[in-house]
Amino acid sequence: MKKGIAILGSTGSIGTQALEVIENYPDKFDLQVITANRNADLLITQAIKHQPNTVVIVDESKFEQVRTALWEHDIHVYAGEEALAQVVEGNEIHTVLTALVGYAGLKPTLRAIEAKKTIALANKETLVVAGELVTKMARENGVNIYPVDSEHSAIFQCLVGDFENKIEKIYLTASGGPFRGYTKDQLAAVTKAQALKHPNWEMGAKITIDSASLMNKGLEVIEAKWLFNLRPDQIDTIVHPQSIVHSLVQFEDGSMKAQMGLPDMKLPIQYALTYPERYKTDFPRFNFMDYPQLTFEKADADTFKNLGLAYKAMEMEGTAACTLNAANEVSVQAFLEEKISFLAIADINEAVLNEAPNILKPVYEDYVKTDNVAREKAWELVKKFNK
Ligand SMILES: NC(=O)C1=CN([C@@H]2O[C@H](COP(=O)(O)OP(=O)(O)OC[C@H]3O[C@@H](n4cnc5c(N)ncnc54)[C@H](OP(=O)(O)O)[C@@H]3O)[C@@H](O)[C@H]2O)C=CC1
Ligand SMILES: CC(=O)[C@@H](O)[C@H](O)COP(=O)(O)O
Ligand SMILES: [Mn+2]
Repeated sequence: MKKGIAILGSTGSIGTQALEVIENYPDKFDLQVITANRNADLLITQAIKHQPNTVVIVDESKFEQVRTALWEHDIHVYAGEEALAQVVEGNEIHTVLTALVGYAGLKPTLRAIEAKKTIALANKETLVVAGELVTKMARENGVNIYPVDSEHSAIFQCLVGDFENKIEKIYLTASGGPFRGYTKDQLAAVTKAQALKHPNWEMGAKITIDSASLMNKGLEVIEAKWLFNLRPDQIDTIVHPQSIVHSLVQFEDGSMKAQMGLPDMKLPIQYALTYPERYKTDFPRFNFMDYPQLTFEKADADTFKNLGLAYKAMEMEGTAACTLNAANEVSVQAFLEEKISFLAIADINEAVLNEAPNILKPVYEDYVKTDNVAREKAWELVKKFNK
C-alpha cells in the first residue's frame, strides 16, 4: 500500500527536495497535502505537477488566486492558519513532513500527533519551543517522530541496531558557517549577503543565518535532547568544516559510530519517509579522493554566544528555550531586514532570555504566551539596536 504524505511547507528548501524524493517513487508514496505560507505561484505550479488531494495557502489574501488556478484540477484548496492545522488530520495521511520554518510549526505538529500521524520532523523549532509537551504527546499517542535534520538523522541512523544500548554521549557536527575563525571585530562588519552564503548547504534564509551565528547548532542541541532523551552533559558539538561526517554517537563501551555522506538533504528526508527501509537512489556518491582530509575543531562559543545561550536555556528548562527561539526568530528577521547588525542577533537573544519569566511545567497556552511576550520584548530591543 502507498504511504500517504502531507508536506507542510512544500515551497521551501526542504519541501521542494521532499517533492523530488516523492516523485522518484510513484509506487511507494501518495502525495495528499502540500502547503505554503505566501508563495501562491509556486504552490500552484507544484499542485498542477504533483496532483495532491489538497493544498493550503496560509495567507488568506492569496486564496482566490490559488482556488481559481486549481479549479479544474480537482484539488481541494483551503486558506489560513487553522486550515493548516486541520489538514493534517486527513484519513489518507500516514506521515506528516513538517518542513515549515519557525514557531508556526508547533500547532500543526501537535494536531498531527493527536491524529496519530507519523512525524518526519524538519521543523526543529517545534522541539526547541515545546519539546517536553511534544514528546509527551507523541508517547501518549504512540506516535513516532523521525528526524529529518541531517545531524539528527545521522544520530538516528547510528542508533539503528543499538536502540537497547546506552548512549554515553553524542557529537553534533557543525560546519562552522561562513564566519568560522572570525573574531568579534570581524563579525561586527559582516553583511547579510555574506551571512547568507553557507559553505556547504543551500537552505532557507532563516536557518542559513542561524548556521552563521551558531544558533542552528544551539537549536539542534535542544532538538537532540528531546529526540533522543539525553541530558545536557551528553550532548556535545564539534566543528567539521567539510560537513561529511553528519554526527556521531559514543556508546557506554566507548565505541563510536558516525554517519557520513555528501551534504544532500534528500537523503535524510527520504530516510525519514522510508524508515526502516532504505530505497535505492542515484544521488552522487562520496569519493574519498575529493576529501583527502576530514578535519575537526572546537566551536568558538566565546565569539558565537548563541551556542552557549542554547545550553543555558536547555538547562533552565520550562519555557526558557521557547523564549530564546522567539527572540531569535525576531532578531534574525530584523537582521534580514537590515535593521540590526549581525552581532546584535545574539545580544538581543541574550537580553530577552535573561529578562523573560521562565514558566516551569508549561502547558500549551504557556508556550503561546511566552512566545508573544518574548517577541514583543525582542522587537523593542531591535529599535534600541537599530543601526
Ligand atoms: N533547508 C535545509 O536544508 C534544512 C532545514 N531544516 C529545518 O527545516 C525547516 C524548513 O527550513 P527551510 O526549508 O530551509 O525553510 P524555507 O524558508 O526554505 O521554507 C519554509 C517553508 O515554510 C513556509 N512557511 C514560512 N512561514 C510560515 C508560516 N508562518 N506558516 C506556515 N508556513 C510557513 C514557507 O512558505 P512560503 O514559501 O510561502 O514562504 C515555505 O514553504 C526549518 O525549521 C529548518 O530549520 C533542517 C535541516 C536542514
Ligand atoms: C543540513 C542541515 O541539517 C543544517 O542544519 C546544517 O547542519 C547547517 O549547517 P551548520 O552545521 O553550519 O549549522
Ligand atoms: Mn542540521
